[in-house]
Amino acid sequence: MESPLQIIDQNTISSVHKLVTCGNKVTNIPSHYAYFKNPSDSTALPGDGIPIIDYSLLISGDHNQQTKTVSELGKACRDWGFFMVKNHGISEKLYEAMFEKCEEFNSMSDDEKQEFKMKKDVMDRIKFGSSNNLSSTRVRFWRDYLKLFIHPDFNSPHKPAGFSETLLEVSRKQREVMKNLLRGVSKSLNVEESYLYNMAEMDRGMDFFAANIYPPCPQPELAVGLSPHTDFGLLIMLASNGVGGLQIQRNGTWYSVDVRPNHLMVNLGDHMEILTNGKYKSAVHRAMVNSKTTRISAVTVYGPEVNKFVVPAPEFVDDDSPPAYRGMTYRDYFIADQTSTTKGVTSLDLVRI
Ligand SMILES: O=C(O)CCC(=O)C(=O)O
Ligand SMILES: [Fe+2]
Repeated sequence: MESPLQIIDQNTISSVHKLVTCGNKVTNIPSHYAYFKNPSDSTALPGDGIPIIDYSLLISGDHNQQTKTVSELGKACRDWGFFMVKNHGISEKLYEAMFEKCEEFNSMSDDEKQEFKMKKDVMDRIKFGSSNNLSSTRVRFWRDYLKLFIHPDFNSPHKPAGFSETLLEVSRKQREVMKNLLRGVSKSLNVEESYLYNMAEMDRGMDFFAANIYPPCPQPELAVGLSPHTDFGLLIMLASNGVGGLQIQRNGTWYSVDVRPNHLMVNLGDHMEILTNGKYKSAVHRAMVNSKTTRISAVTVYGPEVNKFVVPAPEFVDDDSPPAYRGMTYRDYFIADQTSTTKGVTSLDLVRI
């Protein structure tokens, strides 16, 4: 029998949340959410070899421990463009509070969320929406999102109560972790520890936050939360509500990222690849969905100051390694990434020489 959903006008569905809570039990996903033609394309190998960095050792006064951790960090950047971070000092309780607030936001009615929908363009400071799929497949993502610019100016919805305060606390703490990770990454590249942070003018850097909400999906092997992509920015930090779904690609093979209590997930972004002239690569990743539990990921993209014209840094350019990317301002790159209708897996194709 045809699912009741298939007879709902697809254009009236403004969020995946609304689709799954509309009163009819959904057993088949509407065809415009069917991403995988072959369900085995959604499988991945276990990610137990994914590197884990001990943040407490990275910032410790013990020189040997620190040097060893920097070298592990460098290896993770070279081999995976992705790593997990433990002992980062941000409490699990704070993350729990943040995910609770994200749930509360998500359960508000579409009418209540209406005021947060995109008004003008992708530079809107606060944007709530769904299915932002710009790839040529046009298949929709099984995901709703709330996207916010949180640095240098902090923007956040004024409801639900406490959302803003909780996010501000998380963002301040994570920014400190980001700075120390960038110091470590700089050292691993044999440049001065503040090199990347200063080069990208990150004191006034654009921190871009996204809460991705993936409701339970009746046919998870056919739908995708987010199709394979790389992220703009230098470092991307991700926390999840304890539900798995992130997969990382390495040498053409997909690996599932295990959920580990209070570990942050970090991937390198396109601007790390551009600045290092390809020495470190931006990691291709995707988000899978499941049939049981709502998954929420809280992602912060740390990028340069918006007007920064980003080119490969002189330290990574020489006769053997000529510039591999042309320059573009961070703002133009961000806008192209968020609006291009012809985007493939990565926006780096826009600037690759
Ligand atoms: O939800 C995830 O695990 C991935 C999210 C992501 O890749 C993104 O927001 O760019
Ligand atoms: Fe991403």
